[in-house]
Amino acid sequence: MPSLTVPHIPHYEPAPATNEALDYADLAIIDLSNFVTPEGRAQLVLQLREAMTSKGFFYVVGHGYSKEQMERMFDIADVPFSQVSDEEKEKYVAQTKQTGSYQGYKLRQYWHIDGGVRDQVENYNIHRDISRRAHPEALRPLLPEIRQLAHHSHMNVLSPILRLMALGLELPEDTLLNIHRWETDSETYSKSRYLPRLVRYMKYHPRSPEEEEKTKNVWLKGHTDIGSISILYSQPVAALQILARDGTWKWIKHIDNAIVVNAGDAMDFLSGGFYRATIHRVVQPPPDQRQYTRLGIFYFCMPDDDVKLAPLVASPLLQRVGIKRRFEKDEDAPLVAEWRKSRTSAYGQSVLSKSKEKGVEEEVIAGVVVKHYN
Ligand SMILES: O=C(O)CCC(=O)C(=O)O
Ligand SMILES: [Fe+2]
Repeated sequence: MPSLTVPHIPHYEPAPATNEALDYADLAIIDLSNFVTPEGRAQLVLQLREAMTSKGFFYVVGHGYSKEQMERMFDIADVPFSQVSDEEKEKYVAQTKQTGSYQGYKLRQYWHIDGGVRDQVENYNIHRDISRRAHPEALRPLLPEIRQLAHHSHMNVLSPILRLMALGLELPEDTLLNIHRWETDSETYSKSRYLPRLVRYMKYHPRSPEEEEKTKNVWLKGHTDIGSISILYSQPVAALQILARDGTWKWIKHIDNAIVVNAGDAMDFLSGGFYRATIHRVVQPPPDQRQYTRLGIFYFCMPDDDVKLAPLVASPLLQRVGIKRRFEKDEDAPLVAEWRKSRTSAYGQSVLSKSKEKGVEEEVIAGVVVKHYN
């Protein structure tokens, strides 16, 4: 870091933990500090493979950030929402529908949830190359620290996970890493080439009783993430649920300084359905946390734009267990760029049609049926 003193910003006081007895998902805790030894790594490969094929979500600890660093990251995460005027926010709204890019703000009420009710969630998305776009004034002095968060997420969380997942498929360790580059060979080249990785700050605001009733307490409908790996810094307000294999929704429990990780559609496609994209949703928090805002920090990753989303057929493991193809012929599989643009611009905008499955709505994007679960 260039300077030893960091800019002063207001402290974001997180909500206290909930005392409600919720039906929590029992997820594996992957301790990345064990990654450094060969024995530790071999153990993690098996642990992660089991976690990914059973629950599809897991926790990461031992990633190298201290409690104080995490607190500072959450203070920074609140700045685009609490320290920027509505007028200035408007200037930095993402042109998602037009360009398929999320960069900038998604303001409240942009997505349709249900029964005419729109969302109460603000997002601010920053490309991992923070210099790609201008940012609101209050964020500018914080950009070195935001870049550091992206770099930490990429190098200390995403990279070891991708190594473990490739090993889990019995492929060379760097197979997945090579298609998730932090930088291309030269930074000049990468400027003209989009590497789809985003830091997202997300702030959910409490809703009115009418909004809760009309949407049956759903804040963000059940979905799978579109990318390969989603990294979510754990925060105390319970609201995230995953759809267990037995068809019930289980809550994600907060663990201090942990990271919650899951695979999305791109990983599902690449791994021939072996690392499944698990359906999850966000609902109204339990009564003792309802009056609080819910602030999230994410690092959303996709493979590089020129990667074809066809199964990694060289995997001996996939050859043994069988490959589930989402596209009939591998040559018909979309490139990441096509998949990303069509999924991103459509999200929350289209009128969905009812699926044959109960409680499911669907739409067709880039040749794939995309489902939305209520
Ligand atoms: O807010 C959360 O905990 C999850 C949000 C989410 O699933 C998403 O943004 O894709
Ligand atoms: Fe998600």
